Amino acid sequence: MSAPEPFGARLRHAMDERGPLCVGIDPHASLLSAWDLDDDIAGLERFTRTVVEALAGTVAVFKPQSAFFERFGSRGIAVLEKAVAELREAGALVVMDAKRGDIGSTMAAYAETFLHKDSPLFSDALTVSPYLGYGSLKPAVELARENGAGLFVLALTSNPEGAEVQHALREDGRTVAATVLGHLAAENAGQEPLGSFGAVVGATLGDLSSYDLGINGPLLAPGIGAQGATPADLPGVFGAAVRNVVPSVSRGVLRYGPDIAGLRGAAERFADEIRAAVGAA
Ligand SMILES: O=c1ccn([C@@H]2O[C@H](COP(=O)(O)O)[C@@H](O)[C@H]2O)c(=O)[nH]1
Repeated sequence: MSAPEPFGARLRHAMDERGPLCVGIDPHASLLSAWDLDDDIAGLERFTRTVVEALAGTVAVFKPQSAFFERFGSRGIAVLEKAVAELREAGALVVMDAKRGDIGSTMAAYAETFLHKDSPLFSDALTVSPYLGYGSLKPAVELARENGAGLFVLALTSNPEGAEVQHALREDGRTVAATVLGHLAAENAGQEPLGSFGAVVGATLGDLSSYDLGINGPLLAPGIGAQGATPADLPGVFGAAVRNVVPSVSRGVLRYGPDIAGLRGAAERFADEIRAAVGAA
């Protein structure tokens, strides 16, 4: 059997075809209410189905936020599984935002859940936390490679609280975040057209020129929309790495539902603004 096409190559192709926008699927209780839906499993199901119907055929990447599905227990997970399958069938890539991280032996089980092709929750990529030590992610790196999947490792998160950990200086004078980025650059060395091991780097962070974002892998950039960043900020934050950025918007798009045309219009506006900003960079 031939090896699956690596996530990085599939992502580059999807970005070329559909543009780099990632739409987050975050069924907040407040959004369910704004969509006139109950905060229950039927509301969750309807919300998710509407997003899939509106956007699965045109947006390159979706990032379901697992927490909003997990809070409904096994029935919420079933809604998530169905959405992942439908999004992938429609040709979109799915980055599961579950931010898993644990000691290696437990990390292996998380990896089996999201990165093994036979798992019902198999996703094209998974967000993971390196804060139990980058080496603890090894089982996920290995299983992702075997299954043509990828990882997005939390490096410089969009929230202001992240700095106390991520900007901390190690004994060698490097920051913790720079060390994470260095590990990712090593994973992606020599991979063409793009490595499969990306970093999460918030679009909210301003000038990051003191960091080497040239990891030859994708940079998932949350923070656009509700957290205050805009597509026009991207070149200033990411510099030369901007062409590898996957800008992610959740509430900034979702607040235009449940109207299908409203959701499509919002996604198109963000996609146009991103194209203008990145194309001009
Ligand atoms: O650094 C990070 C990492 C992940 N997130 C997640 O992205 C979305 C952001 O939602 P918005 O509605 O577009 O603000 C959410 O799922 C976060 O958990 C992040 O914001 N920052």
